[in-house]
Amino acid sequence: MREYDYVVVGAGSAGCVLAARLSEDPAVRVAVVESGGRDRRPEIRIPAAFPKLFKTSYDWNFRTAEQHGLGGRELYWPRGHVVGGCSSVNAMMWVRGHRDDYDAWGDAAGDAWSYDGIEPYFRRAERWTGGGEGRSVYGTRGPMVISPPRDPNPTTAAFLDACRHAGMAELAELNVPEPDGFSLTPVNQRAGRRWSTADGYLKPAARRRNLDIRTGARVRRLAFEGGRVRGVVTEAGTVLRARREVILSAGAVGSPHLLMLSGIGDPDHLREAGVPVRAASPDVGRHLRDHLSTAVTVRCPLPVTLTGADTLANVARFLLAGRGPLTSNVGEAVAFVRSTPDLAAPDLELIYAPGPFVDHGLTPPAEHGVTIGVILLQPASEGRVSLAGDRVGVAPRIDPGYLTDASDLRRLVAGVRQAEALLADRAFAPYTAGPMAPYPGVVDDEALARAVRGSAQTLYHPVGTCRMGADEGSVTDPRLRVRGVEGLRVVDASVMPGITRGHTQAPTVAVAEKAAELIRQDARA
Ligand SMILES: Cc1cc2nc3c(=O)[nH]c(=O)nc-3n(C[C@H](O)[C@H](O)[C@H](O)COP(=O)(O)OP(=O)(O)OC[C@H]3O[C@@H](n4cnc5c(N)ncnc54)[C@H](O)[C@@H]3O)c2cc1C
Repeated sequence: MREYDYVVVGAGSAGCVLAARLSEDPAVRVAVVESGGRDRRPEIRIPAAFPKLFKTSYDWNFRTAEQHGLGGRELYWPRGHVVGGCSSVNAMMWVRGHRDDYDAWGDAAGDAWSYDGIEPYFRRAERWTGGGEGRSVYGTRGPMVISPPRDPNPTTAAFLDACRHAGMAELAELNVPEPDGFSLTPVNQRAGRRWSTADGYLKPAARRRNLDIRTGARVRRLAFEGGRVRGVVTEAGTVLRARREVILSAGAVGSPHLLMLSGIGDPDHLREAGVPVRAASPDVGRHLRDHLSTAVTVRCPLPVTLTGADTLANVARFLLAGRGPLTSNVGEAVAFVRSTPDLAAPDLELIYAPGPFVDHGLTPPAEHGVTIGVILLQPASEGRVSLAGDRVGVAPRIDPGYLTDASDLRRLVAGVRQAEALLADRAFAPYTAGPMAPYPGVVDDEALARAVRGSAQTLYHPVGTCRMGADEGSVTDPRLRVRGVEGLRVVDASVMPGITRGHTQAPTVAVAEKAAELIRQDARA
């Protein structure tokens, strides 16, 4: 048995932050336990190569339950299974979201989680390397290097021009408090290479003698003494004891899974799955929200897109200078728009990809093409993560409930119309030809709705399954302590009480920065 002050489960986006911040105090012993291995593969560093990590040992390779709103399809759901977690496999878009998202968190969990409460933690995490308005928006001395894209594709300028012609506001900086308009995407990259939370936080801390980084170790369950969590047990049977706390940072799937396997969840559901109940917390696994995305993809008659960009010359350019198309994170520019003009804030995002991004990029495209992904930022539909067995080796049932609320499909269709209008703009004239499957081209609303149901995919942003709140029904309290037991917190994307109008990596890092401070305060009290 090994003994620490804190045991952090999962070295993902949040876990790397916590391991590094908590071990800053040399008097505190910290272990971080990660099921995946080290982040060695070169595709992790090469931004445009991230889809090559899908369905490898670096991916949990989940599938959803049949989605009735999507014609009964089961969706592929990648999650990072490696040091850095999803931050080692994601698309590197650093997009904080909108003030209203965090003010809603403030309503759920107290003012400290409102926009003004959390904004300093973004800055603490960030090291902006660009110029311009970014200097006033971002932090400049944090661990997470954030940059403008190095070498945007020529067709990306056409997207920006088309947005301009449509009368959208041009944002000098995307991460202003109320983003409403279009911009290039800020990315977590350093000199053109991915910069994960493992790079920014964990590796600089790895030499500390009070930090134990254990990879290839999957946690099976929590260990208890009475009502207090005392540690974790790995699949190999190793017990890691925590004198102060265990912190679950296993992500929006892994954290509720481990809570339920340890007897914390909906009592009826736990009994059905054969797990003895320790603490009744019916919301564990519930309120799952994700961003659903539908792709509007058209052929490009000019050979200028990312198709076939992995030539030897481009690999050399990337390796020698950190330049060229392989530095592309694929989602090079975005526009925040509204499905109906009366809305107070944008509810849709249009992501521009200078390539045919179809089927998660798993099959390399044979032709040149460009994509506008239409993302539903504020889904009304919600779903659930639940047990499919009583062992950690059995993946949980993931049912995101996509498009179970009719308003969601209507709004996605409205977004596709806006994407079609942009692609029809004169700026795109040299770069666009006919539609590429599964996008059917301009068809009536009914046929378009069918196409969306038949092809929409996750944008990989699940949250909410261990939601924090001031109400007794929430899974964690506003200090992220799990209700019903002692000595346990959850700190990752699962605690978000609502999904952001942005992407989920930056908010997860900010949550973890804030949590590290809460944990230190509580240790002193
Ligand atoms: C393909 C993809 C693209 C994305 N693109 C973007 C993007 O461009 N911008 C953006 O903002 N967000 C993006 N996201 C989402 C974003 O990366 C995640 O929201 C964020 O990283 C979640 O952080 P987390 O700490 O909650 O979980 P994770 O980063 O998933 O970390 C959880 C960690 O826990 C480990 N773990 C799980 N269970 C166990 C266990 N039982 N024992 C031990 N370890 C365990 C996992 O292996 C993992 O390392 C993307 C995600 C994916 C998958």
